[in-house]
Amino acid sequence: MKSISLNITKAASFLAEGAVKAYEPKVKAAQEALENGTCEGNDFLGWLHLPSSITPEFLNEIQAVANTLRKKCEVVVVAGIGGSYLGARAVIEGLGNSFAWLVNDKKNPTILFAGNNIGEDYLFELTSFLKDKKFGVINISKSGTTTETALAFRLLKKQCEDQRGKEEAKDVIVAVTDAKKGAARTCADKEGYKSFIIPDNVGGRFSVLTPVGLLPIAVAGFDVKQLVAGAAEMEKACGKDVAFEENPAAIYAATRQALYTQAGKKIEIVCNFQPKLHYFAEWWKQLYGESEGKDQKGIFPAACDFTTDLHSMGQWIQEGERSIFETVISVETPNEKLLFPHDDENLDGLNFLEGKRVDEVNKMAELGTRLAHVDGGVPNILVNVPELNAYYLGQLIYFFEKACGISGLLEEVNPFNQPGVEAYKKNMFALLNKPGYEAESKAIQERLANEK
Ligand SMILES: O=P(O)(O)OC[C@H]1O[C@H](O)[C@H](O)[C@@H](O)[C@@H]1O
Repeated sequence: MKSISLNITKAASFLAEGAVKAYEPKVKAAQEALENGTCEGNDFLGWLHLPSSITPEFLNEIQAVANTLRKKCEVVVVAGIGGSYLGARAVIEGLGNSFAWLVNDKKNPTILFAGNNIGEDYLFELTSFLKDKKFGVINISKSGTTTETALAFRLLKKQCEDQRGKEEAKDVIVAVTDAKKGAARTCADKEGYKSFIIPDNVGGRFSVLTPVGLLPIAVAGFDVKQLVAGAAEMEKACGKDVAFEENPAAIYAATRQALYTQAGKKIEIVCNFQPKLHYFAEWWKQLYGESEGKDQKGIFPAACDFTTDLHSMGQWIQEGERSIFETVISVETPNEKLLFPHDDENLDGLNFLEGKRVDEVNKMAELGTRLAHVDGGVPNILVNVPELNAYYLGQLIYFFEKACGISGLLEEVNPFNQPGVEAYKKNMFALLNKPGYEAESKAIQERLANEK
């Protein structure tokens, strides 16, 4: 089996010689702190050896519940936000047909997502679409109390029960939540829903390899065993005893921190040349944004889909402020083959591409872009993925998770908390006069009155 691989040559050239290697002792210390559980946030290290600890029996249990949903539902709505949403969507879109919801060949249920926004039109349109559908719901929330998810779930639960009857609804509503706490747990236990537990020591953004990601991915028809096998392989490849130079997570973490602290590169743009990876970058953004953006520090995680965004963001990247670097996720071989046809008239002048694969053009666009951006002062890290399948996506997930843990510790923050996310929630609850927020409601109303 091949492996994903990392190439930092076009980033190291922006750094003093030996700058990446100089991180070796710090990376070693970070690896040991993760392994020994001596770092800050050490109650959230359950992801570290998660892939190798997942048993075939557990995956069979996930698959069995997934099969029930697959059998009984034409549509499955996955309700969740942040870490309870992005991993599943990243993998499902990464592996699925780009037009999955239009193909409708009945082989797989259509997967839709909800609970990741509070758009009234979105929820109206979703519930309208579901009116004549046999649908099920996976309600995912670690805390079990997240407003966006709870709101969507209340609507979906009622609709599912109205359409299928309470008894049948029980078979097609599944909860993935805390073992004991939170409204989602209380509801699942009271209604008798099948449920899966999100381990206490796995934070949301590190939870894609728990039932949070595994169940929706299995429902969508993808191979969770391969996903976990790939992640387990990467767990070995990024292990603490692997030599620094050979350890992709160590090198990636060290390179980005060197670019940040020594070359003034404050923004990292993850780029793909395969639109299917759009949500993978969204998952990556949460992973790195919530882990590193704190204590007034942190590389800002951004993402672009190329070549699409070369026609909108390309100008900025080529010639804007030189505070960025790029990490390109490059897929070596596409899954499908499409050749350019001959055209007698050649009005578009594209006959020089006759007989070539579309991907040949894409690869030249990719190489041309990397060279142009490097020439323009943008360091470039390359992550090569042999092909887009569950195994390599599993590798990619673990690689980025492990590098994130190391990188956060190099930055000297707690990579495993996200205290800043609470600020908007507090204001929203105060503004909505949520019971228990009386003092905050009063204070925020006074503040708004003074601002008028
Ligand atoms: O799984 P939940 O408890 O519903 O949380 C969903 C998400 O929202 C929170 O506000 C956090 O910022 C995220 O880290 C989390 O993944």
